[in-house]
Amino acid sequence: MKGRIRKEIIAKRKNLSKLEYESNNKIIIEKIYNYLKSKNFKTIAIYYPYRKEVNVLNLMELFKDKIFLFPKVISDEKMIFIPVNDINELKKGKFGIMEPEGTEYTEYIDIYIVPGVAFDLDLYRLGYGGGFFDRYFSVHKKTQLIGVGFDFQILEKLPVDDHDIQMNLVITEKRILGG
Ligand SMILES: Nc1nc2c(c(=O)[nH]1)N(C=O)[C@@H](CNc1ccc(C(=O)N[C@@H](CCC(=O)O)C(=O)O)cc1)CN2
Ligand SMILES: Nc1ncnc2c1ncn2[C@@H]1O[C@H](COP(=O)(O)OP(=O)(O)OP(=O)(O)O)[C@@H](O)[C@H]1O
Repeated sequence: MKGRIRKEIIAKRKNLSKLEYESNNKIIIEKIYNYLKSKNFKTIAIYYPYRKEVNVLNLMELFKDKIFLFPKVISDEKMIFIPVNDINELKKGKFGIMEPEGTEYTEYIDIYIVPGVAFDLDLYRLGYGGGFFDRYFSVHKKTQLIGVGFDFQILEKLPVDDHDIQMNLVITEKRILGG
């Protein structure tokens, strides 16, 4: 079931025109910015867009005084976060995703911007099936998790397993869930 949903949504996302992709990205970045600008935080985890995920890299320009962290997959089961000052520091890693080098950030991360293949109205998330985020948050404090996706990635109800994590907020170009 999860597999079929993954395939369908990834295929749909692939079909987004460049124009739609770019204009929706812009709207989503603006919404994230508006939500975060009045918040007090020091550290924020983002990601390098993969397979037409929402591109959130511009947040680094909008929040110059914050510490940005990017995920790195270090084994079949484990993902860590590493601070990044400049996206030019990233190198192609596992799955062809751009990743940082360096050592794990071990202090609290205030906000996580979480990519997903799909989200549902109860704020559950479906990823690529690696279980990396689920496993990561089974041992790290879930501070503030903000899922991001295009509006067609929101389904009414996803099949949920015990280990699946919920977001605090999900932001699309059309809606904010959980706000
Ligand atoms: N941008 C971004 N970075 C991220 C994640 C993410 O969802 N998005 N992750 C969130 O977890 C981790 C990577 N997780 C991934 C899990 C599975 C596949 C994946 O596509 N697997 C393919 C096989 C690809 C290959 O081997 O070349 C597959 O299952 O078909 C990719 C990333 C860490 N970095
Ligand atoms: N907390 C956990 N502890 C152990 N195994 C886990 C945990 N969370 C997920 N897994 C395993 O990881 C695999 C993938 O899980 P699932 O399909 O829910 O991933 P996903 O949320 O789509 O992926 P991702 O988090 O990488 O984006 C499953 O085999 C699942 O049993």
